[in-house]
Amino acid sequence: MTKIILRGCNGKMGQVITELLVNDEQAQIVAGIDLNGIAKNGYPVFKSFSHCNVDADVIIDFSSPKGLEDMIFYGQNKNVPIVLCTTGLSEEDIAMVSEGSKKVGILRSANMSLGINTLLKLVQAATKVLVAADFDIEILEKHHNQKVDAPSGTALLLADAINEVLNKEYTYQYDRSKELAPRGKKEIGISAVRGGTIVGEHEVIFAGTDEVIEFKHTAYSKAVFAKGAIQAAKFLAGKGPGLYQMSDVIE
Ligand SMILES: NC(=O)C1=CN([C@@H]2O[C@H](COP(=O)(O)OP(=O)(O)OC[C@H]3O[C@@H](n4cnc5c(N)ncnc54)[C@H](O)[C@@H]3O)[C@@H](O)[C@H]2O)C=CC1
Ligand SMILES: O=C(O)C1=N[C@H](C(=O)O)C[C@H](O)C1
Repeated sequence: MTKIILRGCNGKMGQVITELLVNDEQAQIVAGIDLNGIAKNGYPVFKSFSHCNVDADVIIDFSSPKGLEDMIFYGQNKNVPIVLCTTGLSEEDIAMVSEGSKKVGILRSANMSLGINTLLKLVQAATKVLVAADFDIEILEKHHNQKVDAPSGTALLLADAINEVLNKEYTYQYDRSKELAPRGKKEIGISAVRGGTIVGEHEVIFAGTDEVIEFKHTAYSKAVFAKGAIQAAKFLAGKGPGLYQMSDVIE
C-alpha cells in the first residue's frame, strides 16, 4: 500500500484525488497538508510540514509555490519523494527543485494527463517538419476563473518541449497587445483566456503560408490530472534522488 501525504488536500484538485483514492486498494492518503488545516476527509490535516509526524512513502502536491522549500526540506529529511504538480513556479523555484532533486526524488509536471503528455511528443514531431517550412507557432490556453497563474504551466511545458527541438533559440511572446513591432521570426506566442469553469484547454497552432495545423487538448474533468498524479505517486514511491518526468511514468 503506497502511503501518500497530499499537500493542498482541501483544494479543488486535493478533493478529486481524495475521492479517487477512497476505492484504491494500492494507495491511501495518510495525511493532508493545507493552509486552512481543516480535517474533513477521514485523515489528519496539518497546516505545514513542521507539524506532520506520519510515516509516508510519497508526497503529492497540488497547492501553491509558497512553502515549496519546506516541502523539499521535509522530503529530503524523511526520504519521501515528491510528485510536484503545482504550477506558477518562478525561475528560482525551478532551480530549487533541480537542486533538491539531488537528494530526493522529485517528479515535476505541469500536466498529469495522458493526453497532454502524448501531445508533447506530437508537437515536437510537427515542429521538426513545419519550422523548416517557415510555419509560425502560437499557443492558446483557456482555464476557469479561479486559476491564479497565467500562462498555464502546461502552455509553458508545451512551449519548452517545442523550443527543445529548436535548440532553445525561440523566445516567448506573452502580451501581443502592447507590441507595435510585427511578429518576430523566432518567437512562440502564448495567450491565456480565463472564464467560468473551463477545466483546461490547450491549442498549439502552426501557421504557414495558406495552411494552418492545430493540435488541441481539452480536459473535461479534473479526474484526468488526478489519475495521472496517483499513477506518478505509485511509480515514485521507493525511488531514489533524481528529477523525474511524466514520460518516465507513461511511455
Ligand atoms: N499538474 C497538473 O496536472 C495540474 C496542476 N494544477 C495546479 O495545482 C495547483 C492547485 O490547483 P487547485 O486545486 O485548482 O487550486 P485550489 O486553490 O483549489 O487549491 C489549493 C489548495 O492548496 C492550499 N494551499 C495553498 N498554499 C498552500 C501552502 N503554502 N501550504 C499548504 N497548503 C496550501 C489551499 O488552502 C487550497 O486548499 C495549481 O498550481 C494548479 O495550477 C491543477 C490541475 C492539474
Ligand atoms: O489550474 C488548473 O486548473 C490547471 N493547471 C495546470 C496548468 O497550469 O497547466 C494544468 C491544467 O491545465 C489545469
